[in-house]
Amino acid sequence: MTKEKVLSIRDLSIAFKTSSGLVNAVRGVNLDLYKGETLAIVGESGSGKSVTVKAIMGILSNNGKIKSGTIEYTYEENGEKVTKNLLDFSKKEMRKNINGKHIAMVFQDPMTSLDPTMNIGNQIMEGMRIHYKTPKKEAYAKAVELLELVGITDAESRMSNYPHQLSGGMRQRIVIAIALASDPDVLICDEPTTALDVTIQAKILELIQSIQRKTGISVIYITHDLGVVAKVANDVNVMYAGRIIETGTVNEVFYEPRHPYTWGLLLAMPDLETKADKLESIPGNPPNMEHEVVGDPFAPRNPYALNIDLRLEPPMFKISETHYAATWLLAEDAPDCPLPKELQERIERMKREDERYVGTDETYTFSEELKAAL
Ligand SMILES: Nc1ncnc2c1ncn2[C@@H]1O[C@H](COP(=O)(O)OP(=O)(O)OP(=O)(O)O)[C@@H](O)[C@H]1O
Repeated sequence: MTKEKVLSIRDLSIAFKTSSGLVNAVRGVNLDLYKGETLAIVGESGSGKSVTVKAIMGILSNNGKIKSGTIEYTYEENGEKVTKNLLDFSKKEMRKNINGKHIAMVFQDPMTSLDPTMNIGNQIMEGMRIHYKTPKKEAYAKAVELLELVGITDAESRMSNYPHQLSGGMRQRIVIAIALASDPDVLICDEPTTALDVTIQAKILELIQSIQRKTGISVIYITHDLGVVAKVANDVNVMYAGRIIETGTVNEVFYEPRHPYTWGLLLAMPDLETKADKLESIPGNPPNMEHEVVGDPFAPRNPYALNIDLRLEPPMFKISETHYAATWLLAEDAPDCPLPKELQERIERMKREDERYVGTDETYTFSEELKAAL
């Protein structure tokens, strides 16, 4: 079956003008999102994840400038399938025709995206009324349905609640319901789970996945936690210093990682046998993007760096049709560099754990509570 491409980003570069110079936040990013699939963008703080998706939404701050690239989006307009470069739209056109309606975003902190002065029902209905002029009665019924879809019990009585009357987990569900209200075909989740505790995180992820199965929506997940990605993504893109430095299917990135930065992220991920206090985050800090990049920006933190890394930034080396990584370790004449032993053991553990999932509900098992809610 051929996959249907929904979003295709090519050579996207974005810089910000600041009082101390130009910040090259995104450098030559390529991404493809397919219908019904989930694409993850993973990387430490400041790697350019949010700036990339803000460019998709047309909400870059005014000091931001697109230096190069295209963001082609394929969608239905007046019953016809069209492909347009979103970067050709003005901010106003994006707000009117694309944002919320076709591409919706769920932000990190539910409190900042909810209006404390408006009740939940009106907040969910607002998008339907603005984008589709849905009659009030119909919008109301759909809002109740959406509340049920996101697992809010007693949906009808919740419609008149205000955000402060709800728990953190419920607020996050409301934000998702608002995002889904206008039937978008792309949902962007910018670390939707960080403000929540681990059990709620798992539930929200289950929820988005189940909605995805029902609606065929495509999802972009932004996170610094590779663990989150394992359960939900089809494709994983690892970002560092404004560039995608490894991309592949979830199995390729988890079981055959080739970039030492991805190795570091995998080792920093808690698993059943690694106690959280024993986890090591990658030593050092990401580079200051105000400085011009010379060589591989990861080199100063990379114990496997080669001499060439100090001079030349590596290109993307092809590993398979779907798997690429930007590290000189993949060059033909590079010295052999096997996976660190600790990581190898961890990958073996992950594979064994994964086998236990075979035969269960696709990739993830639903909690009883969620099953009851759906
Ligand atoms: N308006 C702005 N002005 C100047 N620099 C900016 C602006 N917005 C973002 N940046 C810079 O762009 C780079 C990428 O930021 P971005 O927010 O995309 O990172 P991120 O990977 O999403 O991090 P986080 O996980 O913390 O959200 C950072 O160096 C950041 O300081």
